[in-house]
Amino acid sequence: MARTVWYPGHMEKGRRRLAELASQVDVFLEVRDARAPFTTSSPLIGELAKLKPVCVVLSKRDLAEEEKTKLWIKELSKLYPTFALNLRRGVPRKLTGKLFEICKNRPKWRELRVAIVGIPNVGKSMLLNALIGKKASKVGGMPGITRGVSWYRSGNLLVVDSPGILDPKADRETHVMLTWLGCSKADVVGDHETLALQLLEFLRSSGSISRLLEKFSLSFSEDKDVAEYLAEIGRKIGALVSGGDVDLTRAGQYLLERFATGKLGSFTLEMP
Ligand SMILES: Nc1nc2c(ncn2[C@@H]2O[C@H](COP(=O)(O)OP(=O)(O)OP(=O)(O)O)[C@@H](O)[C@H]2O)c(=O)[nH]1
Repeated sequence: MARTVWYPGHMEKGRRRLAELASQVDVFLEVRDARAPFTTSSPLIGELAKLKPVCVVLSKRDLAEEEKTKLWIKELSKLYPTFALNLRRGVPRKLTGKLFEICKNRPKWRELRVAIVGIPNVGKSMLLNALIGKKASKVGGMPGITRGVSWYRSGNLLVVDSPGILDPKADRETHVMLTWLGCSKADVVGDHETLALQLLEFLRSSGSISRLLEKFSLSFSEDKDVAEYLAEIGRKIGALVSGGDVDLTRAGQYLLERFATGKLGSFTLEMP
């Protein structure tokens, strides 16, 4: 789904619009990436939680390490009802059931109004589609309708989708991790080669680099520098420049794209 992103410079605007949304909905459904539920949390969720109940969906469960996902569910459930899902498989009835349960005091004469929030690329559109299903219709003429968002009605649900917001104050490390996950653009924090090297270094220090190297039929060795791995990956995929040297930009780009989309296996980047 094509969508505007409320980028850092528009944080104030984003904040105002979400506050406007809060007055129109019963519950916020926040989407985070199960591979990094802390780093991919919405920067405004603390503020929103003061206005309306929040329920969390950890998306991309299929791309995360299952044992760590269970720990995250346990931890986050202390704050908000939390579900970890592979959104490609849809959403379970118990998620909608939970939304109705936590909003049981809403006016009964109307539908349950849900706002989906989250940073870019975490799976908001997929969740929206899974929630409303094929029978949904786009709703126009909502009183006090918030600009830049679309409402969809399906049965007893009215769901609104909102643009992703990134935290302008987020540090470099956060942006780097968001890039690895495909939630931020590489050119915000560096070039593909550097970001790929940083990813390899991160995986080495967290002890999971071997699993990634195996995907390229490479083995881990203590005394090897990560730059050597990137070069080997470049050779394996045929990313070469004239003269036979490795095109490290292309190798980096390839690695980052495959990693973000889970094609190199399941990796969880942070613990609760
Ligand atoms: N494997 C897997 N991929 C998912 C899952 N959820 C979303 N994706 C993929 O992640 C990408 C982003 O999903 P979207 O639903 O477009 O994310 P979004 O938050 O709406 O993105 P923006 O519009 O940029 O804010 C798409 O390629 C989806 O197919 C999931 O649970 N598992």
